Amino acid sequence: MNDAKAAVLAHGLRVVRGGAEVLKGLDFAVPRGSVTGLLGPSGCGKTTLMRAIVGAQARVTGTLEVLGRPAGGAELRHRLGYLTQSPSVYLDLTVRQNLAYYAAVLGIGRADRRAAVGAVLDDVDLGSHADALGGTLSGGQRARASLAVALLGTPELLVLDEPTVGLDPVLRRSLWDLFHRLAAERGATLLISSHVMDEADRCQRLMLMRTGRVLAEGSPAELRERTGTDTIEDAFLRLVADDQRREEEA
Ligand SMILES: Nc1ncnc2c1ncn2[C@@H]1O[C@H](COP(=O)(O)OP(=O)(O)OP(=O)(O)O)[C@@H](O)[C@H]1O
Repeated sequence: MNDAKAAVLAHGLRVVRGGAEVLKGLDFAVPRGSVTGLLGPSGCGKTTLMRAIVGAQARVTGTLEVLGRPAGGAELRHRLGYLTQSPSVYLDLTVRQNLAYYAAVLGIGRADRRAAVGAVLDDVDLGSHADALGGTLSGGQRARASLAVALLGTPELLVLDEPTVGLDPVLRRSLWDLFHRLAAERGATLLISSHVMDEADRCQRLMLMRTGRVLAEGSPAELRERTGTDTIEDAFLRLVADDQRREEEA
């Protein structure tokens, strides 16, 4: 894939945290306009990789390009949306006030702010709770309010760290529908982490990680075919077993 087609491009990407190398020389590309899933067990480095992509991670070496620019550049701030694992809403402000605050931080002009806030409230279907205080929201509502913050300013790249964790199946389905609409209708690129393998089939592409490395990349169908398995969970287990065998032989 050439650079223009990749929303994220990494060569030899390494990150050291707490004295240990937690990303160990990653090479990968995330195609523009795709819904790409980042899957792997707890502690394999998904959050660290996402933090590196949005420019929030120290001690990153190697090449990491985001939307054709070096990761972390100030000019990327308005082109990225990042949802962290912990909800980012202020509990003593209403949902609408939270969004208006973040819209102001993003530099969305006063005249456009109301429309921008209304649009993301619609996206996450939270209009009915727009005037509720953050502290009175349910866990799922708070997660959607955080997602609405990440959607402000119609970012070209959305980096979403476990956006559906703890949500009921109906809500999960509607968020996955939203993610696909954002890619199909707005051309956005979505990189979405999960350790729930049953969400893998909702992605157009997958990156499977293990212990700071990318084990495999491809569509769910390609990965099942490559490993001769019927499910992504089995494909992942096969890839892990092959990887362990290679480690033992080395
Ligand atoms: N602040 C930190 N200081 C030192 N090491 C850290 C820090 N945060 C994470 N790590 C280590 O970096 C490695 C990767 O962690 P990371 O949070 O990126 O994994 P993850 O795949 O996102 O896990 P999870 O699915 O549980 O969120 C882990 O071994 C973890 O212990």
